[in-house]
Amino acid sequence: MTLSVRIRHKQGDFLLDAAFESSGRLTALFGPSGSGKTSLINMIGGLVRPREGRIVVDGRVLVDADKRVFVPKHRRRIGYVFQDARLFPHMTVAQNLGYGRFFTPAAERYADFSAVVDLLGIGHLLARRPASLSGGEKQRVAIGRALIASPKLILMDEPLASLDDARKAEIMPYIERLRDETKIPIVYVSHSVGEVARLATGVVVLSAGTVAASGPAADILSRFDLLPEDQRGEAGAMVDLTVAGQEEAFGLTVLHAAGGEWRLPRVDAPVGAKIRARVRARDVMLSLERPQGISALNVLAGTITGISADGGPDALISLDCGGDRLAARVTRRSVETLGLQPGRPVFVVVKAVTFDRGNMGTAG
Ligand SMILES: Nc1ncnc2c1ncn2[C@@H]1O[C@H](COP(=O)(O)OP(=O)(O)OP(=O)(O)O)[C@@H](O)[C@H]1O
Repeated sequence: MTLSVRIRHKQGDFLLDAAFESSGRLTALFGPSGSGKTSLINMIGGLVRPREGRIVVDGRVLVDADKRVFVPKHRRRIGYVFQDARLFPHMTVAQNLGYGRFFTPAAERYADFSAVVDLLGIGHLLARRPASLSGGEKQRVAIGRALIASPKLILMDEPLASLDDARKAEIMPYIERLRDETKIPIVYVSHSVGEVARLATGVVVLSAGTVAASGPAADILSRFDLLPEDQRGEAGAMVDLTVAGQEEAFGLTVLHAAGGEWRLPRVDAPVGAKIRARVRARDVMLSLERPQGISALNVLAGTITGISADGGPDALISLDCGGDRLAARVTRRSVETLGLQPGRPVFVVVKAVTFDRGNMGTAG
């Protein structure tokens, strides 16, 4: 999918002046409150008509203000999922799902009801009404309703924001399946680094109505300067790993990555499965020599590719470990005493126990 957006639109005192291209399967619009994420998604969805600009999805022009093109929202074939599920309370889950299909012309319906129900694991809920569903179940039904309408694009506006961590963890695998198993591109609004790291293939960072950066998720999330101050502890990298085997006796899984072998808390996946693990920079240590007699299970040889600091006591060290990009957060004092600098070979140490389920997903 290619999504191309160029918008200039004033609403009140706020100017949205944003341009980006994305070819990822799940593009995250990421930024602090008030940066313009919802405004942008509403323009892609056709809820707001931008004064100037152009929006093109897979070669299909949805908006071209110069040429006075503005495809009305019901013709865009876009599925919406909001923070609150917005299900119809008087309808059963099956009826809510069926409603999604109602507005799609018969010839354009490609979504198969039972395939969608299976994908989201909601078969046992079909006869229930929304009031009896948990927040996580409601959101899965809302995603199903959007999907059954056979959309060409799905817009998700903070779909997990109203759920607690346990419910978020329950839904994320379904969003991953949506991303990996259907061919429908997704634009996903979030201000959570954890969510974006787990789900996004591409990220557009919005700041006060403009695009501060856009690119592959791995590039964006390893940059300190792009993350909000209260989430800098979440800065890190994503490593693509392949399951190589289980160490049953220790509850560990052995995985292969470009830069070497990893051992992580048990991942329930067969040999050969692709896993994307988020490695937070604060969980990574550096050593000039290969550490001996150390409890951490993951030690990789790498080279420093960059160092950035934001004036605080820490520095963020970018690393290349045989093709895997990682990041380590260390004190500026350590940078000085160890003589860390770009080009310097180091050993990169990651404790297995710093990984939890929320940090591991399927490779996007
Ligand atoms: N109809 C409107 N008229 C005037 N100002 C508006 C209108 N809609 C949005 N705004 C302003 O535009 C700015 C961006 O709002 P928007 O909802 O797009 O941000 P956001 O990044 O989605 O924020 P949040 O994460 O809090 O939802 C805000 O300052 C908001 O007050």
